[in-house]
Amino acid sequence: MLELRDVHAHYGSSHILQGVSLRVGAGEVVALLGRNGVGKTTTIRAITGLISVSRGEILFKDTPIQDEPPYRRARMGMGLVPQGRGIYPNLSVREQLLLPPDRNGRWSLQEIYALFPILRERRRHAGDQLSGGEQQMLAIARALRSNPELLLLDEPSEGLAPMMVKRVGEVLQDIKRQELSILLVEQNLSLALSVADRVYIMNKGVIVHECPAAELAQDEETQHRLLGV
Ligand SMILES: Nc1ncnc2c1ncn2[C@@H]1O[C@H](COP(=O)(O)OP(=O)(O)OP(=O)(O)O)[C@@H](O)[C@H]1O
Repeated sequence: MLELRDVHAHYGSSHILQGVSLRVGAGEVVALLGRNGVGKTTTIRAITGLISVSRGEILFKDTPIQDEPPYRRARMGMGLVPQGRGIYPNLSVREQLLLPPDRNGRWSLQEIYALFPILRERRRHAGDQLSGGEQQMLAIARALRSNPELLLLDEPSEGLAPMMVKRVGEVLQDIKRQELSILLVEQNLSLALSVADRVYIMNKGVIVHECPAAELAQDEETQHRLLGV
């Protein structure tokens, strides 16, 4: 579904991604882990086209996309749940769910409300009237509305109370059952390990470790050395 081959990216003169290679298979859930500032968000930005790639290749469904603008990548079937959620404060929940272009209609409003009953209840509330957890549900629901084949999530648990982190985990499990491919950037290791099939760990702009999620769950030495857990 997605493959990065030796991807490099810069912010000005700072060489942030220094040769990232990773794969997400069809229907696979992959977590991208690593300490603060190692380049996880920059990797997501490179995949979605929000930062340009200075070297290397990004393939989406076997097509090189590194020169495509972000909107075209979205139309090809990439959905993004951005860090910080990106909720519009003044639009209602329903309005925000109607914004994305319909790609073949798999995730109708009815389907979305069935998966997120709280959004049906809150459908007339403005974005800034929602709790952090409700905003996160809306960010995930909005990304699903464009019927992505690959869903990219950048720290969906950030700033949420433990109850809501658990709920995000349940929602990701539900989405996983729909056979979507998912790339999940997460600081919360137990959330990541509860949904991911496979994990990559980044350090200083490169991937330094790759293994099945179940293996990392048992490997306290690697957790400590590369994630500081
Ligand atoms: N707009 C920017 N301009 C310059 N440097 C940036 C910019 N955004 C991020 N950086 C730097 O790039 C590096 C990687 O940042 P990135 O946000 O990708 O890390 P991260 O692994 O996602 O960490 P976090 O979880 O803290 O967001 C950091 O050193 C950061 O300071």
